[in-house]
Amino acid sequence: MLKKELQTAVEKGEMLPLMEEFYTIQGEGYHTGTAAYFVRIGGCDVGCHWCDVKESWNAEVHPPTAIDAIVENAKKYADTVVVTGGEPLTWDMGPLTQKLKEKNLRIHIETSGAYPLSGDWDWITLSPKKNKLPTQTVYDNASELKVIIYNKHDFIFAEEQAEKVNKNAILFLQPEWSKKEAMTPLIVDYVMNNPKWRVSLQTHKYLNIP
Ligand SMILES: C[S@@+](CC[C@H](N)C(=O)[O-])C[C@H]1O[C@@H](n2cnc3c(N)ncnc32)[C@H](O)[C@@H]1O
Ligand SMILES: Nc1nc2[nH]cc(C(=O)O)c2c(=O)[nH]1
Ligand code: SF4
Ligand SMILES: [Mg+2]
Repeated sequence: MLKKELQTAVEKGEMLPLMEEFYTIQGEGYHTGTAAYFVRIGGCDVGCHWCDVKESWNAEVHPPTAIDAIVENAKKYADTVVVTGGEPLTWDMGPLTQKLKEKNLRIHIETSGAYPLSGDWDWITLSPKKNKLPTQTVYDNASELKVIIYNKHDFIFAEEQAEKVNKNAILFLQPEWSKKEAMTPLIVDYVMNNPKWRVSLQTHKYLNIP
């Protein structure tokens, strides 16, 4: 395909800059411990300094991939697909989610919510970031809110975000990986004092799996 045709297909969400796909165990949040096929889409301009996949940020280095190819791979594995990134809502997720639904797959998204919601999802994990706050559509539709705790101020940010998200969203606090020794005990105390919150850990990192 010509460069311009590829660009148009990506703009329509018919091709996506694919960084990697892998079958693993969901490590975080409500669905921790369950098998899922992960699809990591490149491109993110949110710029979290502690991001654990900075290689995903530049969409240019991740080849535009036809969504049919992504769907064909995904359906060979579990019945659940987790779309992550990068920031997947950078792109139009409508066509990909429609094709995954046609194969009767359950579809989850991991998002910062920095862009308006596109696509039709069975589960939306919202992990809001201070540098680029979520759009209203994502607050309104999030299934869980997962706030990363890097320092003490992040507990205040977490409460502010809990005020904005819909009332059915399940609330999680997750330690930032490099600060986990200092922050995990604070999270444990916080959850015991404020039991509307739950603890989420990056369990895949303890299990040494992707
Ligand atoms: C890499 S992001 C990709 C999806 C989307 N851009 C987002 O931030 O939600 C996937 C999840 O990992 C979390 N995460 C990224 N780096 C982390 C770190 N160093 N420690 C803990 N969680 C981290 C994010 O907050 C998000 O919940
Ligand atoms: N096992 C595993 N679980 C995850 N949950 C969210 C992840 C992500 O990077 O979006 C992730 C990931 O990268 N691996
Ligand atoms: S929004 Fe997600 S992918 Fe983007 S920098 Fe932050 S953690 Fe990384
Ligand atoms: Mg990850």
